[in-house]
Amino acid sequence: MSAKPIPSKARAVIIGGGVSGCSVAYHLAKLGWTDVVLLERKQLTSGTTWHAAGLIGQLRASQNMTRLAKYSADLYTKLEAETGIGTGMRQCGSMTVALTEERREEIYRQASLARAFGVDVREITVEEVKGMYPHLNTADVKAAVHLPLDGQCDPANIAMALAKGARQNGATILENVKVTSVVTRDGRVTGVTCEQNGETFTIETENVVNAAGMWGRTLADMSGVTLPLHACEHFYIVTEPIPNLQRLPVLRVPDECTYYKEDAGKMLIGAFELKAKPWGMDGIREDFCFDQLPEDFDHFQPILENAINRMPMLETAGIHTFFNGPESFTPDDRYYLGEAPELKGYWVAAGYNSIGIVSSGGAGMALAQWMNDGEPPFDLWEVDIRRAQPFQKNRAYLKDRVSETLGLLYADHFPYRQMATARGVRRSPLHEHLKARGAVFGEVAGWERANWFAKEGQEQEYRYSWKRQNWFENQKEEHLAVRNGVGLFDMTSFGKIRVEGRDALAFLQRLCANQMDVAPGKIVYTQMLNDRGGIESDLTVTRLSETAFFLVVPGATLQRDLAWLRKHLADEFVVITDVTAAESVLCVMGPKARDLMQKVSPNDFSNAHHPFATAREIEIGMGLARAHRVTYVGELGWELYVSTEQTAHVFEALEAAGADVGLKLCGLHTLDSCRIEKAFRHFGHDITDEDHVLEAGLGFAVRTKKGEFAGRDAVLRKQEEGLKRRMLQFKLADPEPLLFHNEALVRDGKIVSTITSGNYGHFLGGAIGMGYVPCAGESEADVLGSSYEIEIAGVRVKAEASLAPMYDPKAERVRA
Ligand SMILES: NCCCC(=O)O
Repeated sequence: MSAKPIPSKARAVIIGGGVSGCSVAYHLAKLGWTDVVLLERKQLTSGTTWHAAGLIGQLRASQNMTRLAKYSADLYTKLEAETGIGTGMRQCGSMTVALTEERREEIYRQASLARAFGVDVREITVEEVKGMYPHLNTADVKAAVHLPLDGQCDPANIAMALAKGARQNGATILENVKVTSVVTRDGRVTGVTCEQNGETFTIETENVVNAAGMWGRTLADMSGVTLPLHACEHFYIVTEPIPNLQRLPVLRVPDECTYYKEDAGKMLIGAFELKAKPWGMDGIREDFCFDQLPEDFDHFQPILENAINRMPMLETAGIHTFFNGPESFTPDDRYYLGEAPELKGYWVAAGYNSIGIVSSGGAGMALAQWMNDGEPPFDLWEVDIRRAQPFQKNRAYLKDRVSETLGLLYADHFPYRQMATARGVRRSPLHEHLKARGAVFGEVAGWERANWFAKEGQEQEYRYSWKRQNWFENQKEEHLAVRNGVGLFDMTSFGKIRVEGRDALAFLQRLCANQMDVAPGKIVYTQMLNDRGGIESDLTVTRLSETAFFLVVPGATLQRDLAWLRKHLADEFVVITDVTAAESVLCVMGPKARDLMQKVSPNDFSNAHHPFATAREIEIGMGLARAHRVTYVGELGWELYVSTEQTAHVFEALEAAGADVGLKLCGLHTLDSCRIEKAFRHFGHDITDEDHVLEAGLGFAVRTKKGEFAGRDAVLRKQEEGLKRRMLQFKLADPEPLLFHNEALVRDGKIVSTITSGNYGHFLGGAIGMGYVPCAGESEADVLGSSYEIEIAGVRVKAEASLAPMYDPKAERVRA
């Protein structure tokens, strides 16, 4: 293959010949991109793919990740017939056992989720476990689930079959060709330079795909692209053949960090230990090819001891292979897909966190469609490269973080679980103030944010559980303070963007669905839509002057929102600036917010002088702020935008004055519970690029009469066709169970979807959530006339449903 000439031009150049690159090549070729070139520095599969375990577990954390995994399983089943290469694909099923009560809750919740996603699953008894896995010590097994359609495969052959399928459809696959640079001009990819046998070549192309696995970060860095991933050592052993070993399903014992795979009469036992060993900090050897890393028996021994206890026959089985090989891990344990925000035409498919085989089939399909159509085939935000923060490519950060993320694959996935490593990189100027007042922090996009406040004498840390956690009562007090008095939130992590210039208004009118031509000082809640009417961004826009607008977006979506704005900038006089670091945000929320503001400021906060949805510059303490009268908790309140150097002063002024009105410091958990009571949507949970703005119930923020804007046609079409699904708010009848999100939503006895957001409504008195209900051709009365239940860990709980917010449906409190 390597003797083939290197083409001078291609529609896409894929860098990396592992299963990821081969899958992208296969799917692009299938879409008719016949002049695709894949370049592999050594031999196909020689990085990570060749030593992957090849487990095909179809249930993933979300509907669309499951959709991609199911696609992979289907594809791998068919590949052999298409290409003649045996893929070793075997539908042996899989079983997960729980050794603790917490894990039982987790796997039963997962089983409910699997049912909602259409994955075949069954909770099985310990006797059934024993029946399927006679060698297993089940003495301490508390519960188990079985997924009969899961499987296993031969990873290297899957990659080879994909490569052959790609070639059959016109792609060129070249080995022993090393990419030396990606050529760019005016912010877009124009080519690739590479070396073969000491000679340099250039391939002209407008699309590059970084599928370089553990080389991906360094390769991306060469082009100024952020791709935060790092290799870790992954260990497994393979036994000698075990006489009379029957065919077995894949087994996962997450409480012992292990998986078991039977293959050709031997057992493979792999580990996702809690503290992993990052590898390759100083780069990867130039001649690395099918390399293994040195054994570390001391590291693996505790795993092996547990495995022998779990499966006593291993004691005498004899170890044939002690394997250690590098795999790529990312800071949040999710892979990367999509176009890098820094460079047009630079695509990525990398960072698979040890689930590369099951993911790559679907991910390759999704990326190929994304490249072909200019938009993803469905919501892929959780793996979108635009979620990566520029600082995350820092190697010290990555090294610390990936030592944790490897183990997270099998760790307890408790709700609200926070990362324990690599913390504190982005902090509000109030961080130490809040910490001293009991704040317990969580992390989003690198930002430390106060999630809840411990009381004097209470431990200032999380105790995780599937039931009420140790902060439940703290949240209740904060929540009720916001409803009945006044609370203060530090929301400095908001992303802040200035859009300025002669054409700023026209630009935003074109991108936003609401009316942007408002008087200076007005604040508008709006969405940016794609051509399908799906929500690309959810934001508020404040008009600061004739030519300057101030956009506020969630901290987690800032890079995505900046990328969306920049991508749609035509030949216009507009400057887009990320000003997140310039201002802190203090939110004063609750019926007594006006009393508090009046104590710290001489300005007039009455409705007449400062009505809802307006911004005013105010004096506060001895400083200045811009007070935005908006709310994400459904109360009277102001978001105070304060320059960073005055933040501590303003906080101290508010705190001192707040003593008289019972001001309470509140955390993000309370922000969330209050906003769900008010049925305010959250991007990434309730609204995504796949959710039509009208079906999401946000038609009130769309102005079709203002003229053309992105997504307008899709809105008009939907108005004519009618809604196919609607977002409803739910409250459990029983005040005891909890909702987090992803619970199965049951309508008239049938699972129809999942809960998109959940929390506890401390004012309403029960767990609350939101979710979409299919409703094509139905009236509101039909939708509300149904009976609803929510399935939590296999148990169905009655739920009240509402189209209007259950809390303050007429928004009287907001405008009080
Ligand atoms: N590479 C191992 C995959 C582990 C799992 O699917 O559970």
